[in-house]
Amino acid sequence: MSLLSVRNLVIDYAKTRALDGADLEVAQGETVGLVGESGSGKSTLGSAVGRLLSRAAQRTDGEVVVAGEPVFDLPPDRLRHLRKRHLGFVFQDPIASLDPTMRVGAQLRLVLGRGGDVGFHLARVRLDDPRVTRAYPHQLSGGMAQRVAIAMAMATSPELLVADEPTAALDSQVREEVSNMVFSLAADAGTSILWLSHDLPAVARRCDRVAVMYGGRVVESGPAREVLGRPAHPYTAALAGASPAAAAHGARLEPVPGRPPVLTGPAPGCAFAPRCPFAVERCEHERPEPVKVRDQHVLCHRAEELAERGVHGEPVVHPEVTA
Ligand SMILES: Nc1ncnc2c1ncn2[C@@H]1O[C@H](COP(=O)(O)OP(=O)(O)OP(=O)(O)O)[C@@H](O)[C@H]1O
Ligand code: NI
Repeated sequence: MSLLSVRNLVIDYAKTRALDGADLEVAQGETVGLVGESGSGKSTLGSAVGRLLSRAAQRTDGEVVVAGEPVFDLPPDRLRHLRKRHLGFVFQDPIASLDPTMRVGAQLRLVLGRGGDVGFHLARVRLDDPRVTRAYPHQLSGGMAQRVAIAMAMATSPELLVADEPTAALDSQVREEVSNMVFSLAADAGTSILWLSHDLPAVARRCDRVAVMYGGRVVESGPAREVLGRPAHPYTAALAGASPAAAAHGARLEPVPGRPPVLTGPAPGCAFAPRCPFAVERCEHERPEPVKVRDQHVLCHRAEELAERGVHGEPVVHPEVTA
């Protein structure tokens, strides 16, 4: 059974439809990268896991189940318990996620309870200087503040950590260090990770699986290396082609032409159709249902056909032929 199950989730912010029937599964102990262009719905999906959406958001349809609990139908005490014991969150801006009026040590103590060892948890994120314990959040660098936020999120060894671009605001050297820290703490605790990111090469390197979002839906998911190395959805192919790592390996740097949609209601067909080089008439007015291509789940009417000839149009060489 999945630790996290998101099924046909539809979230509206007044007139904007942020999620348009998103499906996502995260298994126990698994690390899943959630990628997609800005506005594709990553943060909305990540926040929905803990029902941490802004007040403007409304769940129009679908459900989120964490460890068997239907998140949107829980009474307040059960929801609090779920957030406190089973879930951890880290966000892009660590200073904003900490309480500006409380010293770091006091905040961590609040999470840990009476018996908790503040020093131990700070040492785990390599903040062993006692001055850090006494500091207020604004006295810390961005990297240090993010490590405090990580220590707090991981202090209860949650089953699932949702990380919404926690390294995006840090400089590149600190970024690597902080990412390493999150993945190794989670591996030690058996914590699953849902890692929201724009950084495809980093996701390919670190995550077991990847889910690609477009227009408020997960349009492709599966083993990270396979999805990004041999995409089955034309959007994934375009995105992977546009990533610098692909360029470094000799592929053409191909940004996706056109703009992503801003939906105001259900997309009548495939939201990617207007930008898709493979779109046929059906794609405009019929919503794609998930199909399985190899180990990948794909929302594309032509996925099976394209799998035969390759999304880029070149013939696919079958492994048994090359072996
Ligand atoms: N609080 C809000 N009020 C109104 N609209 C919102 C709100 N939050 C998000 N949206 C809209 O919902 C859609 C999905 O946004 P979301 O932040 O989930 O995307 P994202 O993939 O996380 O983007 P980014 O990569 O820029 O963080 C966008 O059209 C966005 O403008
Ligand atoms: Ni976001």
